[in-house]
Amino acid sequence: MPQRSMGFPAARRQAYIPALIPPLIGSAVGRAVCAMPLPSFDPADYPQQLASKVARYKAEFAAFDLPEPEVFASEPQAYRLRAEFRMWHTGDRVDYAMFDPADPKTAIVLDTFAPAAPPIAAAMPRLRDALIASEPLKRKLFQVDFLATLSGELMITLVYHRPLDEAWEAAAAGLAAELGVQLIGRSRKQKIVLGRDWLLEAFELDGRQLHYQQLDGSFTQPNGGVNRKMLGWARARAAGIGGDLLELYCGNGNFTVALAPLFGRVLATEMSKPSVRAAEYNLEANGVANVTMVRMASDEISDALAGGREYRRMKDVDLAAYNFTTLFVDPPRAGLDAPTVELARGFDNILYISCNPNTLRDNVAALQATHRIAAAAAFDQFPYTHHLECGLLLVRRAG
Ligand SMILES: C[S@@+](CC[C@H](N)C(=O)[O-])C[C@H]1O[C@@H](n2cnc3c(N)ncnc32)[C@H](O)[C@@H]1O
Repeated sequence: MPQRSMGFPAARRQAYIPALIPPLIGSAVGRAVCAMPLPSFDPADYPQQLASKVARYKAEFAAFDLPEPEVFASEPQAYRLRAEFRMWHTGDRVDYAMFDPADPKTAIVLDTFAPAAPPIAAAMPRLRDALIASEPLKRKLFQVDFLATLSGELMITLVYHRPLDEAWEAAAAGLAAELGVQLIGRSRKQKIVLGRDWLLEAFELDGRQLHYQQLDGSFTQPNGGVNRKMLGWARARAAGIGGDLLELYCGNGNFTVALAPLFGRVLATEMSKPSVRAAEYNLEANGVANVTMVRMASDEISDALAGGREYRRMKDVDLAAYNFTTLFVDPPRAGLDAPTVELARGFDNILYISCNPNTLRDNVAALQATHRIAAAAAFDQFPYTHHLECGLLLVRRAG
């Protein structure tokens, strides 16, 4: 028998976070998250949980003279723009379910999910009821993924263990219209999009209204409120530096669009083709004209800048014409590879956003002889987990 939950019942609430986090992060991003549970999900405990994460961050970086970090808290509830659930079938019912790694055979059935952003929370019961009422929609439905925006848009992906047919498509079109969402059906070698497979995010930042295309299956920041705070912090640290910016791992241009007006010219690079296309869309949508985008892996751009082999993708880029003062990096959990650390060593300013304090520490250690930490921040993207996003400004040591 599955257990039923209205969100996070006290007795078992610790279990849900580790059960949920890896699929939430892993599928779209390709990075795992430390899955150790913190003591409790209760919003009343949130300030204390965040304080202990920040204390750990400070202790782990004490050897590098970490300045007092600026701390950016999350909303304690309704902060998640992404959520993924396994679907649990009992008789005619189908329900959202999660699994406790300590008891992986017992489904924990959810009616609501407290961390979910408002568009997801509002759609969850309506979608479940619609699924229960529709044989073509619920048959062999395995998983449901939600992607939302601060602007209120919602994309729902239904993942099946069977081929999708015309009956499914007709029912899905009705469901998309009823819920007012973008709907995607996925099965082995099949992807059917009803509407768009992207959302349009929009929010205000330092007096600008920013717009971002966010693609199904590509990286997007999971905590929209904290993302805005990261963008604001990065802008504040970059203000006044001047010169040109090199950005690696730029994704859909999340930071690029925010930072570009602070620099003369920007060279932005990213490995994923769809993300590069989204970034190009986003630069245009935001009227940003001083950025050149190149699809390149970090070790390739590091090699090109070190005078290595010729890259066809760089044929229209005159590297020598740039006056780079600043490197901005937001790498995956693995942090910076060796060629990229070597590249970073040549920059006066390195703005580093990290989702993994361990690899950040290794990279800071490797740069220790040439760079000191001038500013630090802690961004709580993932409340109620041990995970902490960190921001550092590293500047070249005098002499
Ligand atoms: C943590 S995400 C950051 C994306 C973006 N800065 C944002 O805020 O949305 C890391 C990005 O690095 C890209 N990536 C991963 N490995 C890479 C590599 N070796 N070279 C270049 N980009 C890479 C991923 O595709 C992803 O878009």
